[in-house]
Amino acid sequence: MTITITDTNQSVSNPTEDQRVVDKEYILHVENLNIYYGENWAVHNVQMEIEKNAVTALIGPSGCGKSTFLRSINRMNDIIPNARAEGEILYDGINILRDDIDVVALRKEIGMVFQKPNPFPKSIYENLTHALKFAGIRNKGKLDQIVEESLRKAALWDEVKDRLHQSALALSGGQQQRLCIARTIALKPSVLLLDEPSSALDPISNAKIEELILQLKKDYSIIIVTHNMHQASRVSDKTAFFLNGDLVEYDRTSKIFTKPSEKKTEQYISGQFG
Ligand SMILES: Nc1ncnc2c1ncn2[C@@H]1O[C@H](COP(=O)(O)OP(=O)(O)OP(=O)(O)O)[C@@H](O)[C@H]1O
Repeated sequence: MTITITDTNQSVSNPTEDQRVVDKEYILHVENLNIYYGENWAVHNVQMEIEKNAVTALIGPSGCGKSTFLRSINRMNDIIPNARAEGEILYDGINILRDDIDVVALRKEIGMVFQKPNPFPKSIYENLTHALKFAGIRNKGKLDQIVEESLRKAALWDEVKDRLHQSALALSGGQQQRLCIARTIALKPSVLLLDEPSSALDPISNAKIEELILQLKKDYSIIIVTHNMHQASRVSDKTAFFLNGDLVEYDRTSKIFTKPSEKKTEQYISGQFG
């Protein structure tokens, strides 16, 4: 899959410029990223590299800019009228903040799952095939194969294989969220952005989502926003602590939770504020 750039027909897999950094270890390089909502400076000059096939957790108190940062990675802030991002987010060597990026193609490569499960009011099967058909895949055998593969990867196949043509809305909240993950996976992304994916779920569904995240990192690079410190420490390899729009500290999760370098990080993870 490629991100076609409208003016030049340039693709992310074969970039001709901005090829400063394409390496094996990192999937994204964020440089001097600033995000504004009108006059409100929500994310301040963030510099960060996101590892491939790892889970990166974004933590911090409410309003610190975690979701704003996450949404900028697949240009979801574009739909907010007064939002503006400056700086660079390099994916495969291309700055995805450029005006000429095809954001629809980008969002297939960098998929997003939201806090509240949001399946379409259609069958389980159609939830998975809707975007695929839109992308031109019509062959029933191929669609069936992608549906099964995606549901298996999302650890949902065994629970739904006998009711693929029933409404997705009849699934439990936890199953709906795994369906949303399967729907994103069906488009064969490289990066999964998860915005508090299990905060609306019961503890058992939460545990299943966490188990799933650990399995998925073999195939995807995952960035997760979470308010749950235990969740961040259980599922992530690296953790970024945001405060008032600043990236205060970014390190191995084990270090952040045992021996953070910054006083503010220590105060936050020990529950002294936020
Ligand atoms: N759609 C929006 N329009 C205007 N300002 C916004 C919008 N979304 C967020 N903001 C502002 O941007 C700043 C960062 O908000 P953001 O939602 O990114 O924080 P957060 O850390 O994800 O918070 P939470 O944990 O509560 O979801 C806040 O000042 C917030 O008011």
